[in-house]
Amino acid sequence: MTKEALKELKTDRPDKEQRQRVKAVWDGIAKPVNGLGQFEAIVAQIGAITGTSDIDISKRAVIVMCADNGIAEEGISHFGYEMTAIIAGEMVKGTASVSRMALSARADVLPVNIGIHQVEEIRGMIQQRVVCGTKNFRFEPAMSEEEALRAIEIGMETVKECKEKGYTLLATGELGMGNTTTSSAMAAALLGCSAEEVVGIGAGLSREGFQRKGEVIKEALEKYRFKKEETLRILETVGGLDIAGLAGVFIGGALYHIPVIIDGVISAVAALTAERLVPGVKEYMIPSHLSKEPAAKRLLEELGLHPVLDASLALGEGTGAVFLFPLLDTVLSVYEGSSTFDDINSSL
Ligand SMILES: O=C(O)c1ccc[n+]([C@@H]2O[C@H](COP(=O)([O-])O)[C@@H](O)[C@H]2O)c1
Ligand SMILES: Cc1cc2nc[nH]c2cc1C
Repeated sequence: MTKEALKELKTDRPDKEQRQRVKAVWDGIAKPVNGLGQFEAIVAQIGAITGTSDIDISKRAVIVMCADNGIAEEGISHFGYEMTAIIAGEMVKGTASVSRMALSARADVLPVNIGIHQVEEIRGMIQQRVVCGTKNFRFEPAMSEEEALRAIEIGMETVKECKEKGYTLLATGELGMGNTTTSSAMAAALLGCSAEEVVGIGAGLSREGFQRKGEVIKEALEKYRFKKEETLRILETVGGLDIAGLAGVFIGGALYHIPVIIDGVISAVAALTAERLVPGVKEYMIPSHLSKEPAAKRLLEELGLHPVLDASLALGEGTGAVFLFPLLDTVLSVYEGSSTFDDINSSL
């Protein structure tokens, strides 16, 4: 995909009439108006996106974009490249955290190798590798523009395939050592804030590691001197293939009318990237939780989205987003089977 083609992409607005229809169903149910709060609005949003008030989220999946980051060579992560390949292997075996959660939530896991460092193929993954990990942004941009655009396109294509297979609800997830550094650096650049305001401990860091991580981000912001609106340049310079792929998933959600649930900080930065690249895409996003990483709150606020869970999650892989599936199932059992005020009145 070219930069020009990306700029040309347009999204429709979700269907207002269907949103009203879902709201009318909620208001007819014998319960306090808006008693299920934000969950009622999410169901109405799903109706507006999918174009029906008969909500069916039984076929759902979490798309997990897996990639390595050259910046991991700078001691900003407690773990190295090998851990990305190991956990990706667990994901296909069904023993990673997200796999267990998805099994319990009756969701499919679609792990995409969009840029794992290990050359040897991990069987069972969707093979879409752009390169074997990005470059170290301390010295040079992480990716070329072409690589970033290709990763975005892979995300969009993955959603298109999901649409063809009948999925009606998707969640985002990712895996890749060092990706809380790429995400924090991108968040600082996109939001125009300092490294100190966005840096967190990621998958666990010593005091020295945390300090080093802050310095690496600060140094990059000084080196590359981004303007907030240079979205693609920020993505290719300090971002990652996982973030680019997820930005493509959010854009795909809007193009193919599938709601996409946002997971943690990496997904949140991808969500803001997508909205800046293709304005309007955020109407198709559903926030799930507030990651423990400090950048997450700022990113979701910038998008105007309010997460429903605040449980200090910091796992990644899409786990926080998968938590929403069973919650929505519970909410839908109320939507579908509750007594209405009409039922009650007619039995009086
Ligand atoms: O989703 C989050 O908010 C989140 C917060 C902390 C850590 N992670 C996961 O941990 C890995 C990145 O941690 P790090 O310290 O290597 O940057 C990556 O595989 C993420 O899935 C994810
Ligand atoms: C073990 C481990 C599992 C993960 N899952 C997502 N990110 C991760 C990082 C680590 C270190």
